[in-house]
Amino acid sequence: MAVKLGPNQYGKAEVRMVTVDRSGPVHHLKDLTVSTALRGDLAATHLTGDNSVVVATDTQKNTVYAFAKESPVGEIEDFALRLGRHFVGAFGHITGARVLVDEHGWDRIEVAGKPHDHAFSRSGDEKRTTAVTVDGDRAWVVSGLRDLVVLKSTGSEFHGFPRDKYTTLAETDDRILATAVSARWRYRGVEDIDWRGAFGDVRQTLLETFASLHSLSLQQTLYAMGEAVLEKRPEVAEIRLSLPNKHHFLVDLTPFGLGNDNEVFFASDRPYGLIEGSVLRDDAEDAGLAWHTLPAF
Ligand SMILES: O=c1[nH]c(=O)c2[nH]c(=O)[nH]c2[nH]1
Repeated sequence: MAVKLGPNQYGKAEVRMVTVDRSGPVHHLKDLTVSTALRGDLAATHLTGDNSVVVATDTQKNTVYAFAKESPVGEIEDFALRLGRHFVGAFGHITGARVLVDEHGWDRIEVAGKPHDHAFSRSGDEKRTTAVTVDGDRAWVVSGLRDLVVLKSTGSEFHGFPRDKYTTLAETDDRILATAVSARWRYRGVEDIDWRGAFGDVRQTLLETFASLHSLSLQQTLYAMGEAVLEKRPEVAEIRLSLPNKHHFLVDLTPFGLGNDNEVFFASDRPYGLIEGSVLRDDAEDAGLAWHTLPAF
């Protein structure tokens, strides 16, 4: 039987790290989950157990913590680029790195109407994300967000779909539309980008488009959200969206002699429709390794 080693990578997944900037009386938190994965000439360890070029995943984890102490973490994209370039630059057999960073938000607690210096409350489930791929001296940045939960209580229709003997769904010209937005967008280049500004603007554009578009399908909403981001931010080459359709079914109140004019719903958690798609520029340049080492969402 002839077999061979295929593509592989290895690293430390989900390093949890919280940093506190204590340079003044007002503290600043960063709460990150960092995953590193290295690629290169790693046949020996797989085939014979020779670990002479295996940068231990424990070392990778330690590097994450040490880098956070050695200079300020800053924007997650910059931190991930620093880590990825370090691993590729420092070890001859390591030719590529993928660094994923999720940032968990904290809000300052307000006390008597004033934001507290060092007490915080979790902002919710939403995460800001980045995925940096380094290959030799090239790098790609794909940033995004996950679990941005949104709902509109009208301004959404769904009808005109084919009917066969298995179709029971009623057509509707007024329904709740709700989803948990996961989005990743790929930047053209990695130099001189205002990561924070771009993130805030993309997020706001996604929200505004979801709210303003009168939706005939979640697919139409997905495309409009992606298109609006590309119109707004020239440094974004492509955006991929994953939108679970969080169904809200009208409860039948007729057994109780009651009508239901889109007021009482059953919020179903599964199964859910899952609408996914990419919106990209006609002239989007080669995406290189930007996407293919990434988990789907
Ligand atoms: O916006 C929607 N798109 C669909 O493809 C679909 N399918 C479905 O059952 N409901 C919906 N809603």
